[in-house]
Parts: sequence; structure tokens; C-alpha cells
Amino acid sequence: MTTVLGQNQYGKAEVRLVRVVRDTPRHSIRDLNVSIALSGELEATHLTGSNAQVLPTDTAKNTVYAFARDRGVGEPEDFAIELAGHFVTSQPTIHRARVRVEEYLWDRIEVTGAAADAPAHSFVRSGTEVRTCEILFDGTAHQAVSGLKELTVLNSTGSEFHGFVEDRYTTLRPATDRILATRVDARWRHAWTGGDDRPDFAASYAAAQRHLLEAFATTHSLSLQQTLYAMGRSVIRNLPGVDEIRLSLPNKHHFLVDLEPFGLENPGEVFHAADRPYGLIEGTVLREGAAQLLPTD
Ligand SMILES: O=c1[nH]c(=O)c2[nH]c(=O)[nH]c2[nH]1
Repeated sequence: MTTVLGQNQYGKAEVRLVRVVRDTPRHSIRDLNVSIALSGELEATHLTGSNAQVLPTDTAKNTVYAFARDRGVGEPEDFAIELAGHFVTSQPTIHRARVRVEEYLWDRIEVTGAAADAPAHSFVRSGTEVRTCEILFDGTAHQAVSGLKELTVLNSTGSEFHGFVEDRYTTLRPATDRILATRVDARWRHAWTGGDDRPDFAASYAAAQRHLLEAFATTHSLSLQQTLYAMGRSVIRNLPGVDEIRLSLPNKHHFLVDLEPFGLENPGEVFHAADRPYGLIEGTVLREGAAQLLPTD
């Protein structure tokens, strides 16, 4: 029996990096988790154990920290593009790099009544949302994907679910007024694949996040599927540089508690927030004519 080596990649996962910019007393920070995956001519190390073509993963980790010092971090996508370019162009046997970044967001702590020029070096983690990006570079073209996850949102009304299929196992009652809550996981692909017209990733992140939230808030929902499509459509319509968005939305069920045993009515006021199982609604929204390139699992 013979075997052959299939797809493979290697690199350093979850390099935790905090970069402080302290050129003035008003510091700023970026808090990242960077994962590098490299692929190319790596048969030898798998087949014979020869490491002559293996740049150590330890070096990949060091490169992240050295680049952070040398050139700063900036937007996660820009940092990832820089790193991916470095590995592919400096290593003759590395033909493809994938750099994933998670960014944990911090707000400045503003102190009431503090002098305007007071040193500002205190931060508080903002919300639960994590900003994400993934850059693929094959030496010629980039695929740039930005995203966010763990953005938890809730509508306390404006959500219905009825008219569904019923078979002998169906017990769900139709709902005309329910809580709709989800933890948004979204990834959107930029049309940009290289060249000078690189997107302003900070601005497009802020805009995408705003359109996701506004669409969630303003859609009267007949299903979470309908809300998903409205959220994705809003990003595609409002961000001309984005061709594709993939959303994964757990339906964080809130069940009305039966208070009748206590002689109490419950007109949509007291709920049990269940954590599992949960419905999981996933889908992609594309600009018409665009290719579907984001993974669907
Ligand atoms: O918005 C929903 N979509 C479903 O497909 C579904 N299924 C279910 O039991 N509840 C819901 N809610």
C-alpha cells in the first residue's frame, strides 16, 4: 500500500501580542491574537524528517513581535498583509501564507473632571465583540476577509415565528411576539485582491458593524433566517468594496415562563434564557455575480 502526503500547513497559532504606542502621554494599545499558517514545499519534513526547508514556528512567532516593534501594528488586516507577504517573499519554499488575527477591543477610561492634558494610559475592555481578519497570500493575489464574532444582540419584541412545517414530532407553538437574540459571527470578503487601492480597513470595519446592528434592530423578523439575509444585504449594499458576507447566528432561545401555577399572567415579560440546544442559522449573502469563496462550515 502506498500513501501520499495531502494538504498540509504549519505555523505558530495564537501569538498573543499587545502593542503599546507611547510616543505621547496619550497611549494607545492594540491587543491581538495572531495565527500564522504556511504551506509550500514541505514534503521532505513529513516524509523523511529533513527540516532543511522548515522555517521554525518559533521564528514565525518572533517575526510577529519584531514586526510589531519595527513597523507598528495598525489595522489587523494591514499587519496580516505585511506578515503574509514577508513569509512568502522571503522563503523560497513557502508559496502560501494564511494569517488570522483576532483583536480584543479596548476603550479609553475617561476620567470625569480630569485636566484635558492628563496622561491617558488607562483602558477598559469594550463589550464582548472580537474583531477578526484572515489574509491569504499566494505570492500574487490576496484574499482579505474581515469580520467580528461574539457580538451579542437582542430584540425584546418585533420578532415572530409561525407558519412553519408541522409533522408528528412538532410541538413548537407559533409565536407572534418573541425575543430574538443572537451572538453574531460574521466574515466579509473584500473585492480587493492586491494593488494600491487597498481598503481603509478601519472605516470598513466600523461601517460593517454599524450596518449589521442597524439591520438587526430595524428588521421586523418573521424568522432569524430573514434577519440574517437583511443583515448581510445591508453590508453588501452599503460597502461597495465587499462582495460576500457569511453569517453564523445561533438562535439564543428565550422561553416564556409559565406563571399560571402562581395565578400570574405573563404577557411577554418573564423569560427563561436557555443556553442549549440552540438553533443555528447560517448563510452567505453575495453581490450578484460575485463568487462564493468563504468557507461554509
Ligand atoms: O427564526 C427561527 N427560525 C427557525 O428555523 C426556527 N426553528 C425553530 O424551532 N425556531 C425557529 N426560529
